[in-house]
Amino acid sequence: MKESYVIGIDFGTDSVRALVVNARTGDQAGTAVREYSRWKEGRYCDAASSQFRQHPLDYLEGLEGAVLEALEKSPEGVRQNVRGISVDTTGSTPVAVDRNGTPLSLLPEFAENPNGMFILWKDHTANAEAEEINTLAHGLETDYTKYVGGIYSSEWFWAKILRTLRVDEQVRDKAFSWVEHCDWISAELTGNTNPLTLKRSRCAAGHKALWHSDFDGLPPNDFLTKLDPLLDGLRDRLFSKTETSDEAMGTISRKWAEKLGIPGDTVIGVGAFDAHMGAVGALIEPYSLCKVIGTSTCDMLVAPNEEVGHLLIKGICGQVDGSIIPGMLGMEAGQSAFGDIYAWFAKLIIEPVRALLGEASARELSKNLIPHLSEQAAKLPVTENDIIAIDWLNGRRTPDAKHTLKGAILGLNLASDHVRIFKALVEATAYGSKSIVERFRKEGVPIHEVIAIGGVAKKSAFVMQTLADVLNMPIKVAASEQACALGAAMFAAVASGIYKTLPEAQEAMSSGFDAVYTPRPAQAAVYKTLYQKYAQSGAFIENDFLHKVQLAPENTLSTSLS
Ligand SMILES: Nc1ncnc2c1ncn2[C@@H]1O[C@H](COP(=O)(O)OP(=O)(O)O)[C@@H](O)[C@H]1O
Ligand SMILES: O=C(CO)[C@@H](O)[C@@H](O)COP(=O)(O)O
Repeated sequence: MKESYVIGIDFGTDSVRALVVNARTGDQAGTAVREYSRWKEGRYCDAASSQFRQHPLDYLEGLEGAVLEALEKSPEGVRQNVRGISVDTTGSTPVAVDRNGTPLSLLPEFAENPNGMFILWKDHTANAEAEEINTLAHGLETDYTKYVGGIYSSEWFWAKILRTLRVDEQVRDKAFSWVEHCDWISAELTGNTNPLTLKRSRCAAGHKALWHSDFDGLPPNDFLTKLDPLLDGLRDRLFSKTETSDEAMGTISRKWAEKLGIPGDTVIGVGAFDAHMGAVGALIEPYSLCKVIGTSTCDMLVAPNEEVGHLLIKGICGQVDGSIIPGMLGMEAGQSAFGDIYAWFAKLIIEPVRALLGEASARELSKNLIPHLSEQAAKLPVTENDIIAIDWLNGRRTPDAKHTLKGAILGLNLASDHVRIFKALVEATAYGSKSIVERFRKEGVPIHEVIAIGGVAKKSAFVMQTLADVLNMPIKVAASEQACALGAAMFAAVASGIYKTLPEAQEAMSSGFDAVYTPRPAQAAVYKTLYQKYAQSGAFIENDFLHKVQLAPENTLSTSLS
């Protein structure tokens, strides 16, 4: 029997991965990764002002390179039998496009303009605009933020659009519409990028653009113009319908079929975000929390609409019908920094070495540093007087998004060495995860088990054991190194008609789990107390330190804490 193949393409923050999979068995035929070259050089970004932009050419070159290499590595006969491709990307990562759906930075006059590029999920330049959206929405009879946890974030669609239209007149004049990365890449592969007719992802629209069937789509023009007259009329140039990712976006264009050397009838699926497709690749089930643990975390949950659809879950990143598994309510939460906090601490140690001992020593150190710190930290006892750290080094995504918050390390003395501080930072990331679990439970959504995917889940037994102890729940780690791309491949198999439903594709193509971390009762008991200290310290940082101390004029300091 002739085998059929599908390709899952996962656009992460730093690189794009392509995975060619046998649709019957789920076996990997070939895989390849391409980094984004302009992004790697730090172009169009300014960390100090939280500006993170990506050039569409990074995506197009990465897509072509990764898919061609993955196909080259696949056995003979695979290329001719590719039936479907689906794509996942980061988000909200929108771009301003012209009437043809061309990102402005692909036009010569905008080629070097960061405002005509994709505004990456972690770009926080629109904090003020997010605040304005919240203030307006909360004062209205219909609160348009009610399905996204009640708080709109600067990481999302409308805040980014508003900010860009305000600061860049040239982009304002030329931008006909706006498109999410996952929609644009999928549309580009079909050759129809017309912003008025390309299919839009339910996942992206529901979690980040305030789309909901109760609102008849996006928030009304009246709301948008109240926010800023600059938004007047844009709703009509966006979309009112959305599609789940088991649907087809279209058929591959001749240009891309020839470029990639695959059949001209290859079906392109509707795209979605990386974490959502990753959860599918990791076999998410109702009430299992799937944590995608890497630079940041995305925490995904599904449940039957009839059981939780009536709830409005406060402080999360949205509840959207069909955003993960079609027909179920998909819920998203997350932490704005997780592995990034370990990377930050490692950098503190490595940079002076680079300056004093040179590049070679720094490189050697950076290869071994996090594993070394983890090995040493694992030997330390867990006690009730341990250092407490707060994980908001990149602000807080969930519960209750607030990207202006800062991290902290509390309770240092002269014995607080690098290993103890590293342990406290790992514990802080685990406490941040626990606060998400607690929020879901408090809002009436039970969590029965935890599934982990992503770089940290695969690389660090120390982090995963700490997380299991802090959550006091077992954690299963998915076997696939590329759960997001595998999830995309599963969607491609359904969109192209190989399977009728997503669960059928999941059953056939899953690669299962390869590790389970079980909580250790003694450590879990101490972490219960330490978590209370984390919660109290967090409240102090948020309410007292940041508002009354850091932002207070010097002469009011003595009275402001009273
Ligand atoms: N041995 C390790 N233990 C814990 N964290 C690690 C280790 N090695 C790398 N990391 C962290 O993993 C993160 C990257 O995760 P990964 O999933 O590969 O990337 P991304 O989130 O960009 O998809 C970095 O923030 C890094 O600090
Ligand atoms: O926020 C989302 C999805 O909603 C992610 O795309 C974003 O966290 C990107 O994470 P990674 O870089 O893939 O770890």
